[in-house]
Amino acid sequence: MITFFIYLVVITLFYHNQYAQQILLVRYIAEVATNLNFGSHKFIKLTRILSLVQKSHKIDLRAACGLQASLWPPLAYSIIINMSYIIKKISKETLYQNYDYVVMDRSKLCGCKGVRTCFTCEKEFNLTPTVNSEDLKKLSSASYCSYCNLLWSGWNAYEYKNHPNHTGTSYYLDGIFIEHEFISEEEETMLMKNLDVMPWDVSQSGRRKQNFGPKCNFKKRRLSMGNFNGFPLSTKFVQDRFDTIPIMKDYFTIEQCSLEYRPEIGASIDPHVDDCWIWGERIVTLSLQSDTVLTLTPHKIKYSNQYNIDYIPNGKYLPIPVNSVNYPIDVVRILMPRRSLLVLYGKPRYLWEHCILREDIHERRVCIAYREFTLPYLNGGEKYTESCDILEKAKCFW
Ligand SMILES: O=C(O)CCC(=O)C(=O)O
Ligand SMILES: [Fe+2]
Repeated sequence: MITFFIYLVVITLFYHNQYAQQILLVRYIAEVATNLNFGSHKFIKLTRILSLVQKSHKIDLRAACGLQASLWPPLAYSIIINMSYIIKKISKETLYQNYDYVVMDRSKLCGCKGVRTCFTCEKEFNLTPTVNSEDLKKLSSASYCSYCNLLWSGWNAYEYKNHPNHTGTSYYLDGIFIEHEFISEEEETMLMKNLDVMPWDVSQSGRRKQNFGPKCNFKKRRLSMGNFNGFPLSTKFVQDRFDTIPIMKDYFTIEQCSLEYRPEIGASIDPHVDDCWIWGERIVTLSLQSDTVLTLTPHKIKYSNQYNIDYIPNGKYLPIPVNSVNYPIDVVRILMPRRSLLVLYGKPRYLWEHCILREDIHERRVCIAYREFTLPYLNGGEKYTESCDILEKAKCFW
C-alpha cells in the first residue's frame, strides 16, 4: 500500500519540472519512508542508500531530505530506484541548481543548512519552509496559563490574560513554569546593550547567536572544553537570580546561548528536543525585547535515539510512544512574555518537540537559553572526570 503510494508520488513527480517541487517531493517521499521505522537490526540505514545515490548523481539527497533512518530493505531499494529515476529526469541545469541547494555551503548567504531555511535562501533558491503553521492549526491546540498552571483549548497564546475568566476546556500538563518580570525594564535595557556590544554569529533558520559553553559533539557524544571561557560578567545577575526560584534549586549553568530572531529575516526555530545525553532536565529561557510563543508539537521520532532520547534518566519517560505524546491535545502554545523566565522540564521537555514559528516573531526578539549538565556529568556522576574542568570553568565570569 505504502509502496504503491510512493509510486504514485513518483509518477506525479515526472509531470513536475519545477525544481522546488521536485525537492519537496523527494523530501516528501523520504519522509514517508522515514516514518516507516521497523526498528530491527535487519534494516539498513537509509542514509547509506542515499549516499549511494548521491555518489552516482553528485547530489546530496540526504541533506535535501534532511534525514537519517532505518528502513526495510525491499522498500529502501524501491525508493532508491525511484530516486534514480527522479534524478535522471531532472534536467542538467536543474541538477546543478539542485546540487547548489543541497551541497553548497550557504554560510556566505545565510546560516541555513539541510532543510532549514530563512527568507534569504528561500528567495534565492525558491524553497518552501518545512514547518507549516497552517497544518498545526488544524490539530487540537491549547494555550498555557501561567496563573492557573493549566492549558485552555485554543490557539491564542494570550489566553492567560483572561485569567481567571477562562472559557472552554482545561487540561493539566506538568512541566511548564513561567516567572513574569524575572528582570526589570532597566535590567533588560542594560542586558541588551551589553549583549549587543559582543559579536553575533549567524545561525540556522535566520537566527543569530552568541554561544558560551563547552564543545559538544551530540552525534559521537563527546564533550570538550573548546573555546569555553566562562560567561560575560554583565549577564551574571541573571544566573544569580535563579536561586530565587524553588524549581531552579541547584541549577548550575553550563551553557548560555543568546539567540536573536528578527521578523525581516523570517527567523524561527524548527521543532526539536534539546539533546538528552548532555543537557539536563531543566531547559531555561529568559525572553527579551518582545513577546513570542513557544509551540509544543507532537513528537515525531524520525530515527532511533534521535536527540539522544535513550539517555533520558532512569528511562523515566520511556518508552516514548512513537509519533504520539499520548495526550488529548496535540499542540501546546506557551506565551513567553519579554523579561519572563521559562523553565521546561519533565514531559514537555522530553516527550514533545518545541519550536518558534516564524509568524510568532513580530519584532526583534532575543532570548538567553540556559542548560545544565545531565547527572553523569555532575559531581559524583560516572562521567565527572570528563566534565570537572568544564564545571570549574563555568564558575568564571569575565
Ligand atoms: O528561542 C527560544 O525560546 C527557544 C530556543 C530553543 O529551543 C533552543 O535554543 O534550543
Ligand atoms: Fe530548544
